[in-house]
Amino acid sequence: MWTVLNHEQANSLYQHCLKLEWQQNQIRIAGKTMPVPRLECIYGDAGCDYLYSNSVFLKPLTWTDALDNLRDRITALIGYKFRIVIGNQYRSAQDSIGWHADNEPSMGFNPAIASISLGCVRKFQIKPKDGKPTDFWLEHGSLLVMHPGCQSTHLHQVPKTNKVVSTRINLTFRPHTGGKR
Ligand SMILES: O=C(O)CCC(=O)C(=O)O
Ligand SMILES: [Fe+2]
Repeated sequence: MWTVLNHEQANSLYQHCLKLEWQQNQIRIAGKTMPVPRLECIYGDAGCDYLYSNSVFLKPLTWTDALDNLRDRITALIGYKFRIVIGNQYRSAQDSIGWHADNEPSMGFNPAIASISLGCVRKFQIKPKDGKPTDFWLEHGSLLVMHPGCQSTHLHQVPKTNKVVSTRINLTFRPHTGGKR
């Protein structure tokens, strides 16, 4: 994990991201429908629809200039190419994402995922499927890269917290087997 945006760049990207088209999606788990515990948005190349947990369908909106430029910048830094970005907005300490791997077939085999964090610092945990978690504190303007293979061996989460927190926005840049580019 490293800082790729200076404070000013991170602030202006955060302000941009607050204005994205955030949605409150519903997820079906064990036959029950409930609100996803965070807001989500998706931008990407045409045709790169995304379905996760067999229940949440995300249809990408056209890239904003800021998100498209950030995609190019990350690719220049780490070499991986991306076709979609999924935004998560954690409004409060109760917003979270549970243990999971990002292994939807639409991303192809062994995806590389690049994750930019903005706003309030939250704890991100990663663990081998049968091992102990390692904690990372994802700071404003930081980039975390999950390299190919990570999603088949490890799980990750952003747990709910008892700390007082304000809004955090996370952007995960992902590959996709459909669409153009
Ligand atoms: O918010 C984060 O740092 C992680 C988000 C995540 O794991 C996901 O969107 O799949
Ligand atoms: Fe994830």
